[in-house]
Amino acid sequence: MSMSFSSFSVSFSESSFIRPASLCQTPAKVSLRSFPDAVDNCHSLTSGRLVCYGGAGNFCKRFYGLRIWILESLNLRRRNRKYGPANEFKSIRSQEKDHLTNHLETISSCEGQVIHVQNDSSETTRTTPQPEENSSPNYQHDVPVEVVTSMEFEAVLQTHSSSFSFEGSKAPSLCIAVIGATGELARRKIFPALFALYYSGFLPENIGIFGYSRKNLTEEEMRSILASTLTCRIDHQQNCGDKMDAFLRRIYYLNEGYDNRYGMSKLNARMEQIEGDSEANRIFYLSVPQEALLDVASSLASNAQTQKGWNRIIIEKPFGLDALSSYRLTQSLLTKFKEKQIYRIDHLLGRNLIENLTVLRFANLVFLPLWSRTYIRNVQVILSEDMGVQAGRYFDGYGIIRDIVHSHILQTIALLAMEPPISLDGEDVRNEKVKVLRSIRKLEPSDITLGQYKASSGDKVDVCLNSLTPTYFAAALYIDNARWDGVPFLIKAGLGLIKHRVEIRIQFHHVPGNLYRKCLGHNFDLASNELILRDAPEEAILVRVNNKIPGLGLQLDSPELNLLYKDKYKVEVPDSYEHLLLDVIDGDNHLFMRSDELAAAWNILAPVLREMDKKNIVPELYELGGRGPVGAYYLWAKHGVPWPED
Ligand SMILES: NC(=O)C1=CN([C@@H]2O[C@H](COP(=O)(O)OP(=O)(O)OC[C@H]3O[C@@H](n4cnc5c(N)ncnc54)[C@H](OP(=O)(O)O)[C@@H]3O)[C@@H](O)[C@H]2O)C=CC1
Ligand SMILES: O=C1O[C@H](COP(=O)(O)O)[C@@H](O)[C@H](O)[C@H]1O
Repeated sequence: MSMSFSSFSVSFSESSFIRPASLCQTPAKVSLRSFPDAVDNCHSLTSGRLVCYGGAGNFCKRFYGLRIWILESLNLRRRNRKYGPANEFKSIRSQEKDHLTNHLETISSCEGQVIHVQNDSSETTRTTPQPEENSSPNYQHDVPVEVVTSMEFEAVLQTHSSSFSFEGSKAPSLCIAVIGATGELARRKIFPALFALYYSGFLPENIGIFGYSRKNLTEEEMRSILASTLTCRIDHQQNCGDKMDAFLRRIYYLNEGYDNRYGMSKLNARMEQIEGDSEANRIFYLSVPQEALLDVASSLASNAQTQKGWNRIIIEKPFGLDALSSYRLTQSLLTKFKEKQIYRIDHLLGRNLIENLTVLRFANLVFLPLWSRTYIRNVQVILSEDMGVQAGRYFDGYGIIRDIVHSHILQTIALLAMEPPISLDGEDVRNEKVKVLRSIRKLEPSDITLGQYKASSGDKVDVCLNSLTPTYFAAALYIDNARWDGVPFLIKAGLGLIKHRVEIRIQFHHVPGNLYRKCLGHNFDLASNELILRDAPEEAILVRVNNKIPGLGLQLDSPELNLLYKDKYKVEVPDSYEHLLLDVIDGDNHLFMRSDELAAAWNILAPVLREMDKKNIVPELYELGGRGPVGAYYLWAKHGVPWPED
């Protein structure tokens, strides 16, 4: 079969296609060149859909944000004196970052050697494939990443901190294109998040927001569809209607049929009209089905990137379906874009809890020295959705491992377990995360439990759900490095369970030779200290401590010290899409997986996915609204961990 860069998806039956499961048994590195295009580029979903890629058809307002914040503070003081309100400032902050990186280009030094660090404008077009990237046999080590170090940053601050201003120059325009604008995700999450950012002044006044898809709608029709999805948050009530109207007026719609190349040229022309002669930056949010991703990415790379500023693309999970398909997808993207242009979004990583995890670790002396196998007995990462959640069409083909475990859970573990990064810079953080991911032992099928929910009658409750799609996954992971040797990291991710609970539990060892052992009652196990970082049902930080019960005698219990966010902070927490979109605008990529992180995460899950495909493993059924498969309780017990109460 001859292949072009475009991609396609077809339904197929088991009998008419060979499932490519056997491919997964070969390490990606070795097998890449040995399979015919069709097999290389296609992958079956548990839904029976064949997806073919390529040839087949705030640590302080976030890590990087800190740097920008310092610059902002320096400039803000000057600008306020000169130009007035801070609002004006917000719209140009990403350009300031670009000025910073421009400066870095010329002054970076490394052990006395002058090196060239590419600036952000190098995020612009690269339409010609780079041979060295294409020929790399093991891209985990060869991904081109431009790193700006903290030393360099400090040098810049000292030398150039007074020179980033826009006196006399026009602020750059920003165009954001949502490709797949009529889709569920775009309507439900992306446009509302963009509006919330617009409301708060995080988008420049001259923003251009473009919806793009194949549906034949007029601009007015698109605006009225979006108008029905926009709401103002409780703290965004003032002038809400006016702001909404103004926002909707900044929305443009293009539908260019099935020829994305032509469509992207049209998009480019429309963007140029909005941008005028100012500097221009562009974000392309690819909210399209996975099988359309490469065609859209390729078309826009060649036809819609600006030469007058940076271009960034956001792609949605899942990022491939296993190590091999993900490798192929990444390689194709890297022939069109530089690594630093690509933002792989997983909105669950935009939660406050995730950002706070590293703040707690690195900004508190009470935790910092305890963060290792010496004091920590086990870690539990729990994401359970209750009965309100239906897997639905999107989830169907992917299942919980590809949807939630591969990115969200493994990224959470990486942030929790990484060594302190040398700075708050996105690349420094990613460098540490990838080390953790590469140190995690490959998961063995004996260390996992798979489940799928069912109605109490045993009937199917979700018509979209294939019988092999797991909606529940529990596992015990080990990180084979000096800090974490022997500490079990237990994962529990499931849908349709009794309780909505998203939390990280860090359980400490018993106090050696505890003098009060006898006063702690029967369950000595439950009396070890525990740190609980909770996102749902209510955001909170809890620390379980042993404490004397008031009264005569000496009896202890283990209550929780409780920082309940809703009591302490009277603010509405922004949606995670808002957080992450702002990160993309800022160029802060620490919460977005780099290609080498992506590959390392797939490697951990590869043996399990392979086994599931090869043996068509049927997940253990559990009752909708129940506690999940009993297998998970055995797994916890096997690794010596008491199960937290549901
Ligand atoms: N929905 C969700 O909750 C989540 C979704 N995702 C990911 O987000 C992406 C979008 O999901 P979702 O919104 O649910 O999908 P939908 O199927 O609802 O929407 C897809 C959108 O893409 C457009 N589209 C389809 N094919 C093409 C093409 N070849 N060229 C241009 N546009 C195209 C469609 O419009 P038209 O047919 O008119 O072209 C539609 O606007 C997917 O990659 C999914 O994996 C990730 C996490 C959660
Ligand atoms: O990405 C996903 O997230 C949702 C949960 O997100 P929320 O913002 O609605 O809490 C999850 O239900 C879905 O399966 C998954 O794809």
